Amino acid sequence: MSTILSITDLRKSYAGGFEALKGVNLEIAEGEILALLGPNGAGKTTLISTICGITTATSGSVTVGGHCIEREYRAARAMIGLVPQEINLEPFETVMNSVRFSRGLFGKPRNDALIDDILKKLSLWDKRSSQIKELSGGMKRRVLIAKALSHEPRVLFLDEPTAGVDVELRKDMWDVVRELRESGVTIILTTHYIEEAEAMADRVGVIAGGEILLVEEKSDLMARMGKKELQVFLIDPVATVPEALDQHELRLGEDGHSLIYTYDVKAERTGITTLLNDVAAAGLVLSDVSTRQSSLEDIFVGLVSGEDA
Ligand SMILES: Nc1ncnc2c1ncn2[C@@H]1O[C@H](COP(=O)(O)OP(=O)(O)OP(=O)(O)O)[C@@H](O)[C@H]1O
Repeated sequence: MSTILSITDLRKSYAGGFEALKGVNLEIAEGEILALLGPNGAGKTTLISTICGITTATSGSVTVGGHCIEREYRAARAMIGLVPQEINLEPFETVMNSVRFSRGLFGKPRNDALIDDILKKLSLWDKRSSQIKELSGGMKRRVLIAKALSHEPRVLFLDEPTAGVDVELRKDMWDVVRELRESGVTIILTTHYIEEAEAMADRVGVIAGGEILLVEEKSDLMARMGKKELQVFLIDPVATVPEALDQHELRLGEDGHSLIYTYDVKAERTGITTLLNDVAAAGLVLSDVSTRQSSLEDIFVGLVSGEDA
């Protein structure tokens, strides 16, 4: 797949010297959905604003479809649609006019068939003549997407598309985003919701303190998530893992009161039965057992706090 967005050593210092982006490098392939996860203040909005030309970079370069966002601003910007975090719609305008107007801002000729199509795709067709103020929050968010799509961008940025949206509407939004990708639009979304990244993204990027800490295929992350830990608590502590249990690759828990076994949930044989039999055969008496799944959340929290997941 070809690269549609290329970010090289992008830095942004705000007036006063605060460095919000500290040398971001990122390549985005045409047609993918990339979810950018990061805590508050990580630099997600700054990154999007810089790519979209709302904020100017201090240094570094960004190209969209091969167009430099500084030297070929118009061509680059025309390829981008931005769905902002905040709902900034004109309350007395109708849905249809609001979307048409957005297209006009990009100097594109009127195209009613295209606008009709966008409104239908976003389930706004029935509301096309309604004023914005008559819409629910979820519908307003869809109008923001319709506006962002009105000039036929190839790359769509969604800045926290489901912040404050209830679970059902969030799932509707996920469907909308997946359908947009089917239609060939590349999507970059920022989110605080890990399940949102799990549900939609092809790749997941983690940003914190103005730096990209990881960009990985979601399926690889899911494979990591597939790990589970079984902790076997012992009545009498042991100083080391008994030799008889060597084949199980166990770790010793705190104070020698437990043995920890990591296994792959998806594996046909987890090895738990043999392990427990061998533990008993080694003369160890159990007081309890517990299991714990490492999740994308663990990986995320570990990365952001600078520890291993
Ligand atoms: N105009 C500005 N002037 C000075 N500092 C700013 C400005 N805009 C953002 N910042 C700072 O830059 C950092 C990154 O902010 P940004 O809004 O990009 O984070 P974010 O990841 O989008 O956060 P959130 O998840 O809370 O939306 C923050 O520390 C913020 O205070």
